[in-house]
Amino acid sequence: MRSIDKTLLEQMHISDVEIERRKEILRLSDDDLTDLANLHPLINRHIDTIVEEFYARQTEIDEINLLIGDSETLQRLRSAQRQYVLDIFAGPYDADYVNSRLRIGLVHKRIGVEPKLFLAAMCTLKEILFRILDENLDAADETQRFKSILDKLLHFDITLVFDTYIDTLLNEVHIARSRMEQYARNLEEKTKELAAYAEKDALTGLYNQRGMAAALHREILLTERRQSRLCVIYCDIDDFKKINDNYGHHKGDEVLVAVAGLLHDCMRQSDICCRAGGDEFCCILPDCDERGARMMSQRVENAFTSRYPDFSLSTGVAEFSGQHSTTAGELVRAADEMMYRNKQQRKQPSSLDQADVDTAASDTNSDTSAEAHQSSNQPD
Ligand SMILES: Nc1nc2c(ncn2[C@@H]2O[C@H](COP(=O)(O)OP(=O)(O)OP(=O)(O)O)[C@@H](O)[C@H]2O)c(=O)[nH]1
Repeated sequence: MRSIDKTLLEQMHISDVEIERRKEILRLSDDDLTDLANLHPLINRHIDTIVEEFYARQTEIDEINLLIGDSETLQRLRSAQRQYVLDIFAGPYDADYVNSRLRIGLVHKRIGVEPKLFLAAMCTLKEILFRILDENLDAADETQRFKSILDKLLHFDITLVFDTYIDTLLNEVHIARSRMEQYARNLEEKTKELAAYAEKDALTGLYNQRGMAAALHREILLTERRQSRLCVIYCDIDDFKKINDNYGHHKGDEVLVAVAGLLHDCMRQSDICCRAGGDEFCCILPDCDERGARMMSQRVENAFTSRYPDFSLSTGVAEFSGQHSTTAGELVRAADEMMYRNKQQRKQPSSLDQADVDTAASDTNSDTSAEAHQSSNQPD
């Protein structure tokens, strides 16, 4: 059940037993309260004076004036106060009475009446009521007894008002804490998301160089520990620049995304596919030897050519046996160099037009060895 559907009494768990207990600890007996209710006609006769004097004194306080704000509110407050004073001398002092006192606490908290102002107001009211009793009751000891009962009842009311005050404050703290916890959870999720983004390539969704370096480092350590084998396949689309130049950058992007898809389709689920940069891709194959990796790389080359019959893709493989230590950079470099040699073979004159041969030749002359091929897309 939502708290909005409960009475204040229910929200505050104040039962009839609790009400009686509160009277008992204040030593407020049923007889006392019955006697107090007998003063109702007297108070009723003086109610206008009481309310008038009460607000005359209240409005001498700047903070109170600021809270009241305007004459209509003052009028409403006068009539509420009138009812309250009459209730004090009416009884029965039961659940309804308590619920009204709790509501007063809630309203005071809502409009921002500080406890010190509320207590001062109760003091003022008590002084006025005591004076009325002094002026209208004859026997001094009887007057004293009524004052004592009234004093206890006002304390009874004050504790109820403060209970709602405190409960409302606790609820506010609870809500603020829940919001803060939710905010912290969102922040944590966002941080995780950002960390994941930082390792992913935006175009293909594969690991980027940073993700690749971290993943490969992890796999190298695992391979050393298990004394197993690990392979890296390096892939580079042949003459990718021409795809961009001839068909547009958009087509180039489409091919890159397609390569990511077919790498994903060709590899095992445990293999890790990465975009090393530009048109270069790298797959990390845990628990795989060179023979297996060569088969996989052939499968990738075939899949690419059957998807794009006019284009080709070169691959190179490097194996780490787990016997001696290596680094992510060394392993990727070895696979890249192997890929480069394969690409050079593929680019033999028979498969290229003469203009390309000339370009390739001049490129090769200036940088003839496969070892000299240094990709900038490699982890250290
Ligand atoms: N469409 C597209 N092109 C890119 C992207 N990143 C890099 N490139 C282009 O990829 C091309 C790579 O060219 P090169 O490094 O000469 O490679 P290549 O043309 O494949 O030549 P070889 O590797 O020798 O076969 C360059 O033209 C880059 O501008 C990208 O995200 N999208």
